[in-house]
Amino acid sequence: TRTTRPQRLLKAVQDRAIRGNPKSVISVIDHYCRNQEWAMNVGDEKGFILDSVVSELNPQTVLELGTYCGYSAVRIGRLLHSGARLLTLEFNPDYAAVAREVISWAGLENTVQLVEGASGDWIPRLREHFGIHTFDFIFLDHWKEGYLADIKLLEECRLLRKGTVLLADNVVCPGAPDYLEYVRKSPLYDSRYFKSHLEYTKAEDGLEKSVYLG
Ligand SMILES: Oc1cc(-c2ccc(F)cc2)cc2nccnc12
Ligand SMILES: [Mg+2]
Repeated sequence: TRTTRPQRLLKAVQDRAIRGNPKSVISVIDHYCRNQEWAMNVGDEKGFILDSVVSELNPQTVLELGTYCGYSAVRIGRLLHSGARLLTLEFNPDYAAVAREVISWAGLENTVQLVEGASGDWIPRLREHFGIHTFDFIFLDHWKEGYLADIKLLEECRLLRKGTVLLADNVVCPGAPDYLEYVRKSPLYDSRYFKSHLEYTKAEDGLEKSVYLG
C-alpha cells in the first residue's frame, strides 16, 4: 500500500538531514514541504516567530498540543537549555510514530517526550504522571475545535501560573474564533496577534500569544 504523507516526510529527513543536527532536520522539512509535498508543519515563517517567543522566555517546562511529524517539537526542543523539557501530546498514532523518529533523528529524545493520546484525557493526569507543577510555555497546534476546551482545562487543573505564555497556531487559517474571543476578552489573559502566513503559502494566518495573568 501507498506510503503516507508523514512517512514520505520522514524519509526525506532520513535521506537528507544530518543525524543529531536539529537545524538540518528543520531545513530539510521546510525545503521538502515547500518544493515537493505540503504538510501542516508550523513552517519557517511562523517558526521564526515561535523561535523568538521561546528564546525570549527561555522556558524550563513546555507543553505542546499536537505533535504531527515533530517539526515544532524539534524547533522548540533545540532552543531549550539543559534540564528544560518539552512534553508533546499527539492523538494520532501514525503521526506519533513518525514524530518519534524525527525527534530521535534530531537527537532530541532526551529533551522532548512524546505522549500518545487525547489532550483532554492527558491534561488532568500530567501532574501525577509526570510530576509537573505548572508550565512556563504552551504551544497549541492541534485541532482548532479543542483549543478553548483545553486551555479551560489547563486553568481548572492549575497547570498555568502568573506569566505562563500560550502561543496558538492557525488562529486565522483554519481559524479558532471561539478561542480568540475568549483570550482577547478574558481579564485572565494579555493577548496579541502576530500576523504571518499559512505554512509554505501566501494565505494569511497568524499566531496568538497570550500571557496568563493568574
Ligand atoms: O498548521 C495547520 C494547518 C492546517 C491546514 C490544513 C488545510 C488547509 F487548507 C489549511 C490549513 C491544519 C492544521 N491542523 C492542525 C494543526 N495545524 C494545522
Ligand atoms: Mg498548525
